[in-house]
Amino acid sequence: MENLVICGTYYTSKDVNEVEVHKDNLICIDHSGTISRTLSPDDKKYLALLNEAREKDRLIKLQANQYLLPGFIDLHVHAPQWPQAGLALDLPLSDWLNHYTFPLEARFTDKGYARRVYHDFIHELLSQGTTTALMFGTIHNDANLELARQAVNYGLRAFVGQVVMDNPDQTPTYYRNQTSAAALRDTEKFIQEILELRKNTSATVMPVITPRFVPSCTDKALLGLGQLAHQYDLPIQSHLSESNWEHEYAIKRFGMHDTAVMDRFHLLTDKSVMAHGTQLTAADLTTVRQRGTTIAHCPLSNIYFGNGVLPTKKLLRLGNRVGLGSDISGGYSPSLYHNIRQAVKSSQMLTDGVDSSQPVEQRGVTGSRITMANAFYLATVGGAKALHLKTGQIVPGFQADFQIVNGHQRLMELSSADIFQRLMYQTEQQDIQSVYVAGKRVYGKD
Ligand SMILES: O=c1[nH]c(=O)c2nc[nH]c2[nH]1
Repeated sequence: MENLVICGTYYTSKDVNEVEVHKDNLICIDHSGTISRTLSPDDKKYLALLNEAREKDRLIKLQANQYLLPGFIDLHVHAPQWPQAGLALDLPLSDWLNHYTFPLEARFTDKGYARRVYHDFIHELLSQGTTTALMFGTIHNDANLELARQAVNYGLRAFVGQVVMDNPDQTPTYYRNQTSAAALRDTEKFIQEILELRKNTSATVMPVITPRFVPSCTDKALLGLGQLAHQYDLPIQSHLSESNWEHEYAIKRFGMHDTAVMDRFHLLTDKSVMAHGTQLTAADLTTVRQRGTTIAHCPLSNIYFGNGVLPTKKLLRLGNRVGLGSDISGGYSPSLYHNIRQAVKSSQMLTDGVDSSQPVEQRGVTGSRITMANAFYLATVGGAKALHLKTGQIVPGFQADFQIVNGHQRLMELSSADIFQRLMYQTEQQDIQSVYVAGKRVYGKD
């Protein structure tokens, strides 16, 4: 039995290279928030179903310039950094962390501040068409619970991590776990609190094991977090091979790349999402691929801190799993549309190279360009696969996580393929009409 029927044109990835368009279809959603079926206008039951939904007031009919897209999945975002989005991005990573980010995150001992920031941020994510987010919190248990509660209240699918950073050499006294044992104890307490929250609500919120990155964690913490991830069968998130400085740090401390370090502590699994990866070598990529770990490509942030462009096309060709992350606030924008565009632009710059004083044939990395279809796949299917969710595509059996977007007409007839390109290149927050998670409206303009 249908709870909701949407009548309109939708785009969804068929595979990594191809986006399908379905014109004027009926998308039927059942009471559990799952897409039960889709009907094209030549289906015999189309008209009867359309009329019935209209009569029972269960119909949403899109206007001629409106399109239905899957909700986006942000695979890497620091929720507490929302207040500083767009600040200090001209600093190197370690200065940005020490002078801006750590002092801001330390403020989240204040639960009231956490509530204000997270209330605003969750609403912001939904208004940008993001329906699922894999988020870092801070080291503070209460504030992280507040983040989870705000996500539940607003209806965002949320994966929330209690950050661990206990290495006195790489963290300030005012913002660090006092001991490794305390960090692990707090993480386990957070896991249990979120599992309890899940029991009492229908919401999808998951705890995530979150070592900040190799420099900020002791061996003891990394080992304990690997054990907790396995004990509770949980997702893991961190940063991996994200900059020259961080890459060199791991080599100096461990005599190996951070990929090998994470692997040694059992932190690379098929439920792990590692952000950035701009410095990953061929051997690192093999390890990451063999473990089934996903790389969260953060193209805006990588421009500032990455010291290189992630060779996304190569990863896809090799069979590495890849999704897309805004990396608020290493990236300045919470919009995955902006990150989709930057992913395409960065791949073009990698292909051509950027230093015109070099001979043309030596400047770039041939064959690195990704298409808009590739980038859309990362923001939808890539994210869903990383988190083992049946969402990110508009197909029967999948969760009804959608965005309805107002397209721009420009006094010219466009093909369906062109309309898709324009939607990807020109959609801004104000063009997103409404957003649904599991068939429930969680954001809307009217
Ligand atoms: O972009 C980033 N943002 C962060 O908060 C962070 N912490 C470690 N490494 C990081 N990179």
